[in-house]
Amino acid sequence: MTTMGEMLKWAISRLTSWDLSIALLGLFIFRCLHQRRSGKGPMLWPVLGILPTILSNRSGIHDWGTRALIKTGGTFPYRGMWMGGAHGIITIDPSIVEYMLKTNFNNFPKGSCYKERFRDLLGDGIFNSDGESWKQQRQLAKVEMHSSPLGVDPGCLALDLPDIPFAKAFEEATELSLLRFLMPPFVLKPLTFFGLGTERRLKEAIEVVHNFADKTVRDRRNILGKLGNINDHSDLLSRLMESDIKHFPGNFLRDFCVSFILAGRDTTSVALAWFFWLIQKNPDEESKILAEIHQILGHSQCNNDIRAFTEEGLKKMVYLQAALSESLRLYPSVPVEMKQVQEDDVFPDGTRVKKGARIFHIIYSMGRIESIWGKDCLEFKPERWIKDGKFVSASQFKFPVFNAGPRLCLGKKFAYTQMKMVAASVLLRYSIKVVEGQSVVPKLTTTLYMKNGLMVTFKPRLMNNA
Ligand code: HEM
Repeated sequence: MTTMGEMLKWAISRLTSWDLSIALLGLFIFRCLHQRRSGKGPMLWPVLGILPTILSNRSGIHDWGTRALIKTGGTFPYRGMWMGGAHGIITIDPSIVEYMLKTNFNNFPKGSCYKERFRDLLGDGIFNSDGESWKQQRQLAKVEMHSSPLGVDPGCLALDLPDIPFAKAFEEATELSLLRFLMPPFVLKPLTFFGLGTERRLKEAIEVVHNFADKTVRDRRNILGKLGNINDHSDLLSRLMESDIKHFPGNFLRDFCVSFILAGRDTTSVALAWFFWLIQKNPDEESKILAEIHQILGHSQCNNDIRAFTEEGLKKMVYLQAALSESLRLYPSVPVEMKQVQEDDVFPDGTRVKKGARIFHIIYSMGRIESIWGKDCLEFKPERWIKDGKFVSASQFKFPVFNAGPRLCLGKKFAYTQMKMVAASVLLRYSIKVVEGQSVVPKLTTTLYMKNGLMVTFKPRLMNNA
């Protein structure tokens, strides 16, 4: 016999993210109706008016959002769900970004809202910490990452990653943690407490991720215990463990691993996917990149035996660096960032923000506005990054693709080296063709995955013709 409780539990466990989103939308409309009747707050009709637009733009929500932000002048306040208490501003204004990420950095931490939603997955890792804990982890990672003479291997955690169940679990865990932002606490808390619906799936995904990270730490610890050092591993985790194994409390190393996987794995692979797609759409740019690679390698070296490029050679690939930056401008691996206001504050444009407000800056949109990039902002033009034959980077605050200020991405240099190595190696050996008829659109999550992936064909090139 099935009890009412069991039936309810079963029904909730069948809920998908979309069901939840629709339920939340319903609550939002209900809240607007309620506010209208009581004569305060926003009217329902403007909200209803915008709904068909949002729904019809679901697949191109990033571009629709960009157009909306431009129309509002670049910064606008929002107020979230009933009882959720979310409020703040959404902005694409570089002066606000600079103020938050550098000028008044201490007043704009990641904040409790982010931490609560990501704590189950990230623990107290560098991505999910502020203040002293963040400072210490950053210092530690910085020392280890910059202590290698080559600067290519050491940023790598050298975790044996291509395990598909792990990759799927990791993607699902980040997506479902993000979904928590859409839920008001009175929906989220019971789901978490009883382990129902999306929260049940999140728990399962996190378990896979944590088991993987725990095993990695355990394996390294065993080697360290047996040999006294980890000679064969020049990766960051081994270096950390060798530096002071007793120093790290509780789940520190596991959280460290998970944060670094989040930081460095999909960001780079996603960036490369968009890069190859853009190159395919711009064959002239592909020819220029190839010409540069051939010129750097020289005729004699262009054969199948070339397995890796030297660090010197990679540094000389200015056009490739420009093309990767251009690709990241249009398709930033992290499309949106959020900060939470510590104390009431006023932005350089006069906008006032209250303690607890959440400020979103939309990196995706910032890469596509005329006021920063000019009339050709939607075109793929690597030349805009080159002056007198040299690569010239843009201001961190106009191009916060790697974040900016004291929390600038620690792996930026490493990521460029890695992306250049992969892109040059692949382009040199293969002509890539994107399979016709696919819909290539970004997914709505923390990392700018391609929603439907990217199908391509590889045709080997004749290597010795420069
Ligand atoms: C294309 C590749 C990459 C992009 C676009 C990128 C972008 C970013 C962004 C936007 C942040 C700020 C995130 C936040 O605070 O919420 C960040 C932080 C960070 N990134 Fe990267 N990243 C890339 C590759 C890497 C790689 C390869 C590594 C390590 C090997 C790495 C290590 C880190 C670390 C440790 C942080 C945290 C810094 C801190 O909070 O102090 N990143 N990155």
